[in-house]
Amino acid sequence: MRKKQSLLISVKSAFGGIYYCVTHERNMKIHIGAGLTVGFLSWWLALDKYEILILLVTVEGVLVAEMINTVVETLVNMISPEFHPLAKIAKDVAAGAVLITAIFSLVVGYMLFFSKL
Ligand SMILES: Nc1ncnc2c1ncn2[C@@H]1O[C@H](COP(=O)(O)OP(=O)(O)OP(=O)(O)O)[C@@H](O)[C@H]1O
Repeated sequence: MRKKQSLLISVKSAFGGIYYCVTHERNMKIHIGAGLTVGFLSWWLALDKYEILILLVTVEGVLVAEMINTVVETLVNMISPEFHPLAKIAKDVAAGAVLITAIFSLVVGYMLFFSKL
């Protein structure tokens, strides 16, 4: 069994995982771009603390869903590089999870920003 790594190495590996997603996943770049735009709009429209809190949780949900989607895609590609109906279900469900968070984030954005623009 491998020796347990130090906390510092674990945190470094975790940042490496985030860096991988940001540099390799097109959708992650889109989500981050949308998150930065939302951050700018929040500052520009002077949203209150609770509105910003809702936006932070929403953006975080989309980013985490995208990262879990990347985990599923990577594992499926490793385990089942050839077409398999179960591999398709795994990838489609993971992509569906991201889609749900993206749709809800649009609703949240609409509710918070529309009346102020
Ligand atoms: N091994 C496989 N077996 C069956 N279907 C697959 C397999 N790999 C991919 N697919 C199908 O192709 C679709 C796209 O898969 P792909 O791995 O290209 O994801 P992707 O386009 O990179 O996704 P994303 O845009 O989220 O990064 C999947 O949603 C799934 O329906």
